[in-house]
Amino acid sequence: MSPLLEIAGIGKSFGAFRALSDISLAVEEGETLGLIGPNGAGKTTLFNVVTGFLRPDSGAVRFAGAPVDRLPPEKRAALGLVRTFQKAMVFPALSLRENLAMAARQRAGHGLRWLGARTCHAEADAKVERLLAESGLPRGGGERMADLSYGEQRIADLLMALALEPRLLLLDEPTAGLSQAEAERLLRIVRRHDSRTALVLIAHDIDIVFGHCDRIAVMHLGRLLRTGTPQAVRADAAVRAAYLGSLAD
Ligand SMILES: Nc1ncnc2c1ncn2[C@@H]1O[C@H](COP(=O)(O)OP(=O)(O)OP(=O)(O)O)[C@@H](O)[C@H]1O
Repeated sequence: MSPLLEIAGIGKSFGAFRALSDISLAVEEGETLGLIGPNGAGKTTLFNVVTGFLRPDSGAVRFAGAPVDRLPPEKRAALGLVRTFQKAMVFPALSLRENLAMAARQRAGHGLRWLGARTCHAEADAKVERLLAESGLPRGGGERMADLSYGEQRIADLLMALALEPRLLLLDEPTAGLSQAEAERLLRIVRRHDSRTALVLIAHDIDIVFGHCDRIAVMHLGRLLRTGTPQAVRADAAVRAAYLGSLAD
């Protein structure tokens, strides 16, 4: 069976600056892949290419066995290729529950239109209840988005993305600014929600990445330096020189 996501030979320049060079990478259903590397290595740029926010100069992206290069971000999201929900689509004055309901109904509209609006809404609302229960957030999602604490806000971002039923979820530093316990709780929510969802995680927190990822891809200066198991990557001399250094000890 082909991988869920296949990235082949991606290149991207900004003017004379080469941000991505010949990146090829595959992600399997259900796996958690960590994407690490120094600041400016090209991690977010790669996310932008995969999700359709940036057009690459070369290379191709396939998702679930089909090319997605010509699809805009919203069409890729409708297929299940989802990144952390865009802030612009969140309504701060509404509650988390209301925001989630809108995202879930939008998703149900894509997938279940033939069932009619009432059935779509009932399914979407049931999904919201399940997400809120899994999140363990206090006050049941009734609080305004704008009033959530920083840690709750990060969980809310994640729930908004999960409401879109991703087959592959791309998370760009979802644990930044969280304590170790909060970060682990956040990752557990994804796995509890659906163990088949593939996850690509950009994080600078080495403990989180090495503790939770099945494989790790290391980027450096716009190139993919290594991809392998946490043990193999940790032991790799080139990775240690470029990024990990004494952090990995
Ligand atoms: N729109 C853009 N125009 C010009 N240069 C850009 C643009 N987007 C990114 N870059 C440059 O491309 C390089 C890679 O940036 P990117 O944000 O992908 O790195 P990163 O690995 O995600 O870094 P960080 O860990 O700091 O988030 C950086 O040098 C950045 O300044």
